[in-house]
Amino acid sequence: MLSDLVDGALEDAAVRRESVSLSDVERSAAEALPALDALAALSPRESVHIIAEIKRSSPSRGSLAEIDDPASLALSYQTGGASAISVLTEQRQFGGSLDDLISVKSVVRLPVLRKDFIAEPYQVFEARAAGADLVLLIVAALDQQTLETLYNLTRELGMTPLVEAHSGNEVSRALDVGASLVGVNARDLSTFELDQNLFGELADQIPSGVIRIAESAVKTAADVAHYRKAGADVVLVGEALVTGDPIATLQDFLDC
Ligand SMILES: O=P(O)(O)OC[C@@H](O)[C@@H](O)c1c[nH]c2ccccc12
Repeated sequence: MLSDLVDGALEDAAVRRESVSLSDVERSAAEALPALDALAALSPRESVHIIAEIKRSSPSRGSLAEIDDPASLALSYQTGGASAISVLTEQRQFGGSLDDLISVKSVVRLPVLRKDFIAEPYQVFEARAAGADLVLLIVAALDQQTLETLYNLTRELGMTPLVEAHSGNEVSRALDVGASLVGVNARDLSTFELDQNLFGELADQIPSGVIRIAESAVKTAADVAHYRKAGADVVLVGEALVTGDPIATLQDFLDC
C-alpha cells in the first residue's frame, strides 16, 4: 500500500532527524552547489529523453540487482545517453539511500532525481543537501495542500518537482500546483498493477509546454516507441536498465 510506503519513509526520516536536525539540514541545503536546470535538460526534442533509474529492488518485483557501485552505474547511464538519473533513496522496499544519491551526484554532470516517498519538508531539504536537482512528488500520497507546500519548497530551493499522477484527477491536481514536469506512472502504487495504456489516455490532458513523462513498464524499444507515439517527451526506465546491459539498452531505446 502507498500509505505504508509513505509511513515507512517518514519513520526513517524521523530517525535521521535525531542526528541531523531540521535546522542542520536546512543549512546544508543552503550551502549545497546550486541545482542543475532539469527542465532545460529534458526539454522536448526530436528524440525521446530517458531518465535512467538506479533501483536495487521493489515491492512489486522483489530483488532486481545488487548495484554495489551506484556511481559507476550512473556513469554508464551518462555514457549511454541518458538525460537525467533517478536514484531510489527509499531504504525498506527499494534498498536505496541518500548516500547512493550523494555518490551518483559526485560523478555525473546530469540532473539527478531523488525518488522517494516525500511527504514533509525535511525530506525536501535533505534532497537538496544531498545534491538532488529534482524531487519526486506523488500526488496520490499527498493532500492538495501538502502537495502545494512541498512543490513550492522544492522550487524555492532551486530544484524541479517531478509530479507523478495515476489518474485524470491526479493530473489535474498536478497542473493546479503549476507542475512543469508531469509523470504518469503505469504502475498503481497501491495495487502494483501495470497499465501501459494509461499514459496515452491521460496525455491529452497535459498541455503543451508541460513536459510529459511516461514512467514504468518500459522493457523494450517497442515500449519506448509506444509511449513516444502516445506523446511522451521523456520515459523513465528502471528495471530494464539495472537488469540488462545499461549502455546497449539505452542506445537501443534512444534509437526510437
Ligand atoms: O522499473 P520500471 O518498471 O522501469 O519503473 C521505473 C519507475 O517508473 C518506477 O520505479 C517508479 C515510478 N514511480 C515510482 C514511485 C516510487 C517508487 C518507484 C517508482
